[in-house]
Amino acid sequence: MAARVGIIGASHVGAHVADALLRQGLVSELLLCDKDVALCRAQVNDLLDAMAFYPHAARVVGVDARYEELAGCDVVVNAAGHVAAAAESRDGELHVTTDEVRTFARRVADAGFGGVWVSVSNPNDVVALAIQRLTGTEPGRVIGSGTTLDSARFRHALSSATRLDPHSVSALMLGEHGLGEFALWSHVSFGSLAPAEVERALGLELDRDALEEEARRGGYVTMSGKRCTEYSIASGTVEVVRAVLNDTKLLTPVSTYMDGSAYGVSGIYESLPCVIGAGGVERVVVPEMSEAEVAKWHESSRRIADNVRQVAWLAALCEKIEA
Ligand SMILES: NC(=O)c1ccc[n+]([C@@H]2O[C@H](COP(=O)([O-])OP(=O)(O)OC[C@H]3O[C@@H](n4cnc5c(N)ncnc54)[C@H](O)[C@@H]3O)[C@@H](O)[C@H]2O)c1
Repeated sequence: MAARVGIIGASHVGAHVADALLRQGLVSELLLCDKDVALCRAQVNDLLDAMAFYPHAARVVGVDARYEELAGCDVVVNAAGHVAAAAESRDGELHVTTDEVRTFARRVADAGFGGVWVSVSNPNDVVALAIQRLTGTEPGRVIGSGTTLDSARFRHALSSATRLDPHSVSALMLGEHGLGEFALWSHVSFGSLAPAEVERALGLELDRDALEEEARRGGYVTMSGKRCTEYSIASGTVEVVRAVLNDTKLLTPVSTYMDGSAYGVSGIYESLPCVIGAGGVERVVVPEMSEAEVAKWHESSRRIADNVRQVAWLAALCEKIEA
């Protein structure tokens, strides 16, 4: 195990990703990068103080804003942003996070980075697209964390409603990582059983619209109390990073480049179930959606495309967008 991971943005999300990677013993070297040099150094020191409690000792280095030093990493996680601007909506960070990406993406790529980007910053689909367009990286090697987390939130909502272990709930949120996301109710199952069977057995009726909304708004519930989200997103991100480092072929929804095969959408990033391995997104699985779900998918795609068009320099770098 000699995995090197770089993290850009060492605040709530970046630091929790770092901690989760070390706690799971997934890395031998971790490079933390933040333009707030004092914060970067403080996070490095705190993690090194914790090293005796992690399963393996790892090298943790602060590289401040020397982005070129990330070139030798297997994975670079982008958690750079300004979360306060996303308090009302993830779109609040649209110009901030895309501008920040311009300060480092090419520098990392030009220094020879040949690994996989996992981008967490919001609006997630737009930022992942920006990294891909700026660096010219093969699209599968730029992954947006997308609706991995929202799907976990949906499982949380379904688990609370049924009192079943979230591990027995299989449920996906797809589309935009934002208010356009939607629940793929046609594919929800509980231990391989259909919702109707579980409703009958447990003597309850699931309020489908309310549960979908709970998953969609879950992030804002957390944000309203602590002004950030960190444990859940770090857990979801590390699941994706682990799939890349260990080539696990994890099937989970992430934001990936649309090439027209998903109901005609192309030229943007959006979340669908993907197989993730050493090559990043190695396969996209387009689910058979109901008519209503396809309509939500297109609505979601239009929202992402509208955001992309608001960032003029990014729109100019894009191929034709069909949404
Ligand atoms: N995808 C998701 O599900 C999800 C969940 C939670 C947070 N987020 C997003 O992740 C990002 C980080 O969240 P946070 O709570 O840690 O935010 P934060 O505002 O607390 O921290 C962002 C950090 O990024 C640093 N930064 C900004 N631009 C930089 C640059 N060019 N180079 C180096 N460092 C830079 C800042 O100095 C700051 O320390 C935000 O965009 C947030 O919206 C996404």
